[in-house]
This record gives sequence, C-alpha cells and structure tokens, in this order.
Amino acid sequence: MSLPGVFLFSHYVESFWTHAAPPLVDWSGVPTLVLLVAAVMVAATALVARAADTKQATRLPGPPGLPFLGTRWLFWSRYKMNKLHEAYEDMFRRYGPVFAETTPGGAMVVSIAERAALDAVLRTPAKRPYRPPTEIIQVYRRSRPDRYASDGIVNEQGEKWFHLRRHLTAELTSPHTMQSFLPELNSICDEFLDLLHSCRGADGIVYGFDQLTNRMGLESVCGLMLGARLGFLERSMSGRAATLAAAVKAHFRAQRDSYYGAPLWKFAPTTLYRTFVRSEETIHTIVSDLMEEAKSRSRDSAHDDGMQEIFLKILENPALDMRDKKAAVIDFITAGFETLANSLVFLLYLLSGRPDWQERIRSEVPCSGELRAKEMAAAPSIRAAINEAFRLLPTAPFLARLLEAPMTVAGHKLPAGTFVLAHTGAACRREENFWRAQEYLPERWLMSREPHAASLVAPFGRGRRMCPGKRFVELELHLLLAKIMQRWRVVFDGELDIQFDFLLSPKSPVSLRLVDW
Ligand code: HEM
Repeated sequence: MSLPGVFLFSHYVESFWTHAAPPLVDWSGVPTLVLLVAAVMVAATALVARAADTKQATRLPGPPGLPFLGTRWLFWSRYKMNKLHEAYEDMFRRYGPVFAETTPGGAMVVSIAERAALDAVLRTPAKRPYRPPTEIIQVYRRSRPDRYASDGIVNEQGEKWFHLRRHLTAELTSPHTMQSFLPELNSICDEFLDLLHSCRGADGIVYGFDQLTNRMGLESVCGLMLGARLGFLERSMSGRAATLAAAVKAHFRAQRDSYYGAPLWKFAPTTLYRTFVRSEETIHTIVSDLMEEAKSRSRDSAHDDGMQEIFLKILENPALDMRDKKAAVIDFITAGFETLANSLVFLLYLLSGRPDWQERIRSEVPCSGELRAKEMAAAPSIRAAINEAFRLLPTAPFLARLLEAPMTVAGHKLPAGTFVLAHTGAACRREENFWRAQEYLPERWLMSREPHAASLVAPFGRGRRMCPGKRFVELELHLLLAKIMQRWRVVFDGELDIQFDFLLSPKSPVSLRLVDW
C-alpha cells in the first residue's frame, strides 16, 4: 500500500488515544461557527505564509512552515489535493531533489528524489523497517478492540509487525503457491477478457474500462486470499462487488485527506472521519461475509488445489488471533485490488502509444490458450513493457520510512527517526537516471542505454517491508497483457487524466479501444 499511496503515512503519534477509550469526543453540539472560524484562520495564515515563502531559511530547503499548520497550508492553497504528484514535481523544481516539509506537529518530513540519497535510504538494511502508519486507520482500529487485535500488517511496527508478516505472507510470496494458482489465474484472465468483449461497442470502445479492471482486481485478489471465485466478473455484477469497490476508493481518499487536509478529524467526528469509519466498516462487513462463505465452502468440499492454499493456511494458523486473520484478509484485499487495476490501466495506456511494441508482444505469445511458465518465459517483450510502465507511471510513486539511524543525505545530517519520503517515481523520470527518461521505451529493458539506474525502479517497495503481493501481481499482469495482445491491439484517444487518491489512479471513467488485429 503501501503503496505509498497506501503507504504514504502520517507522522506516528504513539499514544494518541488509549486503546479502550472511544477515540473521539462527541462534539455534535459544537456550533459550526467554531469550525468556520478555524477555516478562516487557516486561510489567513496560508496567505501570510505565502508572503513569507521566500524569506524563511531552513536547514534543508523547502517551503516555510507555520505554527500549528507546518507546511500543510500548501495543500489547501497552492496545490490541489488530488494532484499531489504534480505538487511534488513542482516542489522538486523549486527546492531541489532533497527538501523538507513540516507536519502540523512540527516534525520534519524529508522528500528525496536524488539517486545517491535514495540508495542510501533504501539500501540501509533494517530488520524491522519502520514505515510510518496511517494515523486515521490506527486511531480507528485502536478504538475497536472487539474487531482488531493490532493495527494490521500494513500499519503495525516492530515485533508485532514481524509476527504478522512471518505468519501471513509465507504462502503468498512462495513461487510454489503462485505456480499452483496459475491455472485458476488463467481462467480469471479469460473471464475478464470475455467481460471486456461483451462490454465493447461496435467501434471497439470499452467505456468505464477502469471499473472493469477494478472488478478483475477484486476477483483475482479475493480468489487468491479467500480461495474461491466470487463472481465479480459476471456480466452484471452484484451490488456487493460495487459496494466493496466504492468503499475501498473512499477509504483511500479519506486516508489522503486525513494526512494532507486540516487535521480537524483528530478533535471532532468530522465528515472525513465518519466517511472513513463508514468505508472501513463496509469493507469489514463484506469481507467477513466473504470469509464465512469461503469457510463453509471449504468445509463442504475437500480441496487441495492452489486456490485454497493461502486462505486455509491463514485460517488454520494457531499463532494468529482470529481478529488478525480477518484484518489480514481486509488489508490484503484493500492493498491489492486497486493497485493491480491501476497498474493495468497505466500499462495499457502507455502501450497504446507503442503499436510496434504491441505487435512485438503478439509475435512472442501463442495465438490462444492457457499460458504456462514456459510460454511466459519466452516473451521478454512483455516483461520489458511491464517494467517500463512501472518505471514511468507507478501507482505507488513514493515510499515512506522512518530512519533507524542518523544519516547524511545530500550533505545534510538527518537524525534517527526522521520521516523520509523516497520518491522513486520522480527519480525515475529524471534525465540523469534514465536515457530519454520521460519516454515510454520498453526496449531499454532489453538493451540498456546509459544512464540506466535500474535500482531506482521500486514499484513494490524495498527491503523487508516490500509488497508481499509482488510475485502474484507480476504473474497476473504478464498473463493479462499476453492474453489481451493475443486478441486485440489497444488504442487510447487523448491523454489519461491521473489523480492522486493516496495512490496514483486514472480519473474515472476511462475509455479505451480494443481493435481486432
Ligand atoms: C500492482 C500492484 C501492487 C503494487 C504496485 C503494490 C505496491 C506496494 C508497495 C509500494 C508497498 C510498500 C512497500 C514498502 O514500504 O517497501 C506495498 C506493501 C504491501 N502490499 Fe502491495 N502492491 C500491489 C499489490 C498488492 C497485492 C495484490 C497484495 C495482496 C495480495 C498486496 C499486499 C501488500 C501488503 C500486505 C503490504 C504491506 C507489507 C508490509 O508492510 O509488511 N499488494 N505494496
């Protein structure tokens, strides 16, 4: 989720609220006027800060911070919250490849897009890497000990995180599990193509392509985690799938707004906090139902196929609390399905500008039928196309870390505990790191031209907190691309509008054209 998106996390405040106490005072009686006054003050200070923008000197370059607001005022005035990727590009232009923001609490957040500094931060081996958690998730989950025994694998730290990671991800990251899931994955991809076919107009245009890819993401990640097919790819989707997809979207947006917006949700049950709670509860209810259904199916039939493996291993693991098992399935599904769907849209969008590379892929894959490891290994152009899409347009464009030890970055000494955003996506688009860096050139992965800083491409993160879904995603994207190219060439008219929903996402609805060869 990270996923910075998922994984751009707010500053960690350890004992923000106690576990048992309700997180929020009920301020329903507080006059709206107080909030209005606060908003006016915020706007006024933002204006003052703009005037001060050029005057302030900080140890690291960066925009000036204000008391109680830090540098967040920028995201309420100069920049748009749903275009944060552009905001960071602009700040790198203004302040250089290493600059600092400040949180409303006064903590420093250092953004890095410089190669040597990124290597220093991401290559430092850490046994329990600390990725700052999303505060709103943490606050909510700690207020519900009936449902959550921990903050979950995505947000937990230290030994608790290590325990969850060890017991929850061994199956998911194993090549053996992925190989046994391959036949099922082939059939999920085939069904997705049938759905695309049935939604295509006479001109080949598929309207709402992004929503269909979300359904594919749900079907495959739920299939992987719950060991059962759930019907998200049937022609008319159940209300449940649509509700789950909408809840996950709301969940990500609320995380983004809780981090970059006014932190009023910490003091009153604002609309933002209520929206977040609603989305988390909707996801919890639906996933609980899905788990119950999957459990009764596995009781009724003796499965020993690849599909059942992950779910049953998690369910049967005595080292895990039942609440952690449920939270894990929720976290895997929320971390997995939209990241996968967005990555597919970005990949096809970028490839639409390279009809020659589409032809090349088509010439390397068999005309039809199930794809096995052998056929996949024989199509290097597919891997190159995927690598290049992850380089140029990763759905998770930066990674969040807390430095474990003091470090010198671009000549500045950062103390242990500094919150760092490693902008691998921005670094990959810099000319000093890649030859013709702004262009989609899959060929660079088959015959590299200097500069070629391959280590900067980190769409799934780095080190021990790296995405456990990587192997699965790479397999699925490979299959999907091969199968789509077997059948159609992809045409995209115009530019794709991209926004920041705590992940880089295509602005919905997306239309693209699937043209028969
Ligand atoms: C294209 C798809 C995906 C992308 C781009 C992606 C990206 C990421 C990134 C960047 C991180 C943070 C890594 C770090 O901080 O070093 C992460 C973590 C994570 N991802 Fe993914 N992910 C994807 C799909 C999935 C899937 C399919 C699953 C589950 C089946 C998943 C589950 C997780 C979990 C549980 C974590 C937290 C791991 C931890 O903190 O130990 N992701 N992902």
